[in-house]
Amino acid sequence: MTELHVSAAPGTLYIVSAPSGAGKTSLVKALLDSTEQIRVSVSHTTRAMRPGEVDGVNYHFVAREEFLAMLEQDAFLEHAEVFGNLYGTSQRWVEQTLAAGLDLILEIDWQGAQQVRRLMPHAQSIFILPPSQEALRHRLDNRGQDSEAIIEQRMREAVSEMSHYVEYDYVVINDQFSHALEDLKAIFRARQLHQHAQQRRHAGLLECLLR
Ligand SMILES: Nc1ncnc2c1ncn2[C@@H]1O[C@H](COP(=O)(O)OP(=O)(O)OP(=O)(O)O)[C@@H](O)[C@H]1O
Ligand SMILES: Nc1nc2c(ncn2[C@@H]2O[C@H](COP(=O)(O)O)[C@@H](O)[C@H]2O)c(=O)[nH]1
Repeated sequence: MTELHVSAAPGTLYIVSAPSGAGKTSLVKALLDSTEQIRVSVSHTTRAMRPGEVDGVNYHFVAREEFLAMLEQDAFLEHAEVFGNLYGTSQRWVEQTLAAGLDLILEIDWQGAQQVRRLMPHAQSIFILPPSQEALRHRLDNRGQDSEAIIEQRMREAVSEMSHYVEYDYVVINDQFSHALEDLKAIFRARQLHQHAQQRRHAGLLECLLR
């Protein structure tokens, strides 16, 4: 983080949720490739590592006992059990990143989103929907990283997860990837412009226009 421009104003916290397989990780990765000032939180999880995943990059993979010990120590800003596994966001990482003036994305489920909204009401939340349940199923199949039983479980829970989209500030439909990415970029850009305008107002930088 030290090599980056560090602003005096705290960064904005974004929550991105979606049913498993809708494409949130792919979209967030593409968004991060296009900017330097946004970070994504690396959650702790008790889920087994998928082929190709790297500890500390995709997740901090921990045993259930370790996760529960961290929970006991209030290490998590939010946590939830999803598909039988525990997931949590490091409170310290969130505080440090925002304090450094960087924007931060939490890729978390609706339960975690509800907890974060209660604690940080200014967080901006985005729900990503697939164009159809059939498309969602295809994406989970084509990703080729989960067993048939796990895919079935994720599809069974997709509808109830998607019903929470109404709780979010923005909804993006990920049909054409490039269009969904443009929508996502527009949300971040609009928020950055809003923040810049506020900072300039507070610093009195726009007053000269009124003279
Ligand atoms: N618009 C799209 N059209 C077709 N395939 C897509 C699209 N967006 C993403 N995919 C593909 O769908 C699969 C699932 O995407 P991804 O892993 O990003 O989903 P996710 O929402 O992060 O799922 P999870 O919560 O399980 O990690 C990947 O193989 C990805 O390449
Ligand atoms: N509440 C939280 N949910 C999280 C977190 N990290 C990931 N997730 C959500 O879990 C499911 C499954 O993810 P997968 O990588 O195992 O496919 C998905 O909805 C994620 O958004 C977290 O820290 N807290």
